[in-house]
Amino acid sequence: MTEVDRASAAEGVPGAALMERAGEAVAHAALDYAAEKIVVLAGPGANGGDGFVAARLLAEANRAVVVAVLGDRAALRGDAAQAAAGWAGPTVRLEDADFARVDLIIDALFGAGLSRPLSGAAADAVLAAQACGAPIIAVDTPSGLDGASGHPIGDVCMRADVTVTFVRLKPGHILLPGRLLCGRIVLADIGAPASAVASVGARVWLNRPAVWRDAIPEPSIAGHKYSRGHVAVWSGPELQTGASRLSALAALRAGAGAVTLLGSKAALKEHAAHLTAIMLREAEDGWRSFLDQRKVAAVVVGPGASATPDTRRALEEACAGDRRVVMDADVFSLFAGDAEGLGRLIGEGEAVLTPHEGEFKRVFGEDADVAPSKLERARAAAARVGATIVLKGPDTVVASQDGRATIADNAPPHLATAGAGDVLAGLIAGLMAQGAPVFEAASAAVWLHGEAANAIGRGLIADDLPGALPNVLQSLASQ
Ligand SMILES: NC(=O)C1=CN([C@@H]2O[C@H](COP(=O)(O)OP(=O)(O)OC[C@H]3O[C@@H](n4cnc5c(N)ncnc54)[C@H](O)[C@@H]3O)[C@@H](O)[C@H]2O)[C@@H](O)CC1
Ligand SMILES: [K+]
Repeated sequence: MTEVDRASAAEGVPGAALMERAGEAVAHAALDYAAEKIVVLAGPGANGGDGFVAARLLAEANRAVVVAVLGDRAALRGDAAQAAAGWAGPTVRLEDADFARVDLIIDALFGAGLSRPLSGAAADAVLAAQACGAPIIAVDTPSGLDGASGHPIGDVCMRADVTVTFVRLKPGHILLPGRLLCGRIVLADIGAPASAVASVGARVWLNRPAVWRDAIPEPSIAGHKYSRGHVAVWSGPELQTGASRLSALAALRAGAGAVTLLGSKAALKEHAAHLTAIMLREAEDGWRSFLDQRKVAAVVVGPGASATPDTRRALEEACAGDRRVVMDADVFSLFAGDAEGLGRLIGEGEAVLTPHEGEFKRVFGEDADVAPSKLERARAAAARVGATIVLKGPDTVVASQDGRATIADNAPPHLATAGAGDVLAGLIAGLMAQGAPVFEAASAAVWLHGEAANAIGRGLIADDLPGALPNVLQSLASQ
C-alpha cells in the first residue's frame, strides 16, 4: 500500500486526496448507525489522519464527536497533520477518553504502520472501548492486527464490528483470526488509479472465479471422454476404500472424461458395490504400466492409502511419468520430516500437495509454524518442494512455487468433516486432467468445494459433495 500511495502521487493523486476519501468511507459506514455520540480514537500516523477526516465529516452531519488522540497532536506529520488541522471539534488525550454513554467508536489508532505490540494508553483504550459495549468501526484494520499475517501482533487487539479498508483487501482481512477480528469488511475505492495499483504487481488474490476461470478449459463439442482427461486414483486397502472412492467420484464430477480406481481385488469388490461410472482395475504389479498405457493425465495418491511401502511405490510410479500428481493424507506420513525427499521425488514434475495444518507440520517441521503467516508458510513450502501447496482450513491458502497465492473465504464451518479433504483432492485432479494449469486448478477446486458445501448447508457429509457439484458448476458457467 505504501507503493500504491507513492505511485498514486506520481500519477497526480496525492496522499491527502486518498486520505480524504478514506475518511469519507469511514464516515459513511458510521452513518449507518443511529449514533449520536461518537468517539474517534486517533493514532500518531495516517490511520489517525483518516480518523480526523471522519470526525470532521461526522460533525458536519450533526453527530457529537470527540477525538481522543494518542500522544501529542502537534507531533502529527504530513497528511495526518493536515487532516488534524481540519478538525476544530473537541479533542482529548487518549488516556482521558470517556466511553460512558458512547454510541459508536471509530478505531483509527493503527493500520498498516503497526510495528509493535499495543501498550500503555493505546492498549488501555482498546480494552476500555471493547468493554463499553458500543459498536466499533475499525479504520483499515482493527488496531493490534497485523494486516499481512492476520495475527494480532501482541496480546491486545481490537475486535471490530465493521472494518473499512481501502483500495484492496489485505491478507490479514481474510486469514484467521484476522477475519473474525474485522467483523463485516467494507472495501472502499478511494481513488487510487488502477495503473498505480497494478504497478505493484500483487501476486496474492482472494480466491474468486475471476482469478482462475479463464484457465479452466471448456469441454469441446468435438471432444471425447479421453480428450477430457483420464484420472487414476490409488485405492486404499480392503475396508479402507471410502476415501479413495470419494476422490474418484469428485474427479469425475469435476469433468474428467474417465476415472479409474486401482487397487487390490478385495478393495475393488468394495468399490464395485458402490460405483458404476468409475472404472476399476486390479493393480497387480504396481500401476506404472496402466498409467503409461492408458495415458493417465492426473493421479491421486494418499486418501485412505495407509503409509505403507505399497503406497510409496505407487507414489514413485506416479511421479515417474509425465502426469500431474495430487498428494494427500498418508503421503504426508510417508514423508514426515522429509520435505527434501518429497521435493526430490517431485523433481521437475507437476504436483499438488493438500495438507491440513497437522500434516503440513509433519512434513515441513514444527518450526514451519513460527513463519510470519499461513500465507508465507505455504509459499515457502511450495518453493521448497517445487509444487503447489493447498494448506487447508477455513482460510485455505493455495500457493504456487512461483509465488502466486489465493486465500479462500467461502468454506462454511460444516465443511470440516471426515472425507471432505478426499473430495478436494479428487476435484483438483479432475480439473488438472482436463488441462487446467496446476495453480488455477487447485484454486478453482478449493472454491468449488466451498460452494458445494454452501449449497448443501448444515448436515453435510462428504458423500454429498460430489453430487452437489453439478449445480455449482452450472451456475459458474452461467455467471
Ligand atoms: N494508500 C495509502 O497508503 C493510504 C493509507 N491510509 C492510511 O494510512 C495508514 C497507514 O499509515 P501509517 O503508515 O502512517 O501507519 P499507522 O497510522 O498505522 O501507524 C504508524 C505510526 O504508529 C506508530 N506505531 C506503530 N506501532 C505502534 C504501537 N504499538 N504503539 C505506539 N505507536 C505505534 C509508528 O511509529 C507510526 O508513528 C493505513 O492503515 C490507512 O489507514 C489512508 O490515509 C489512505 C491512503
Ligand atoms: K485501526
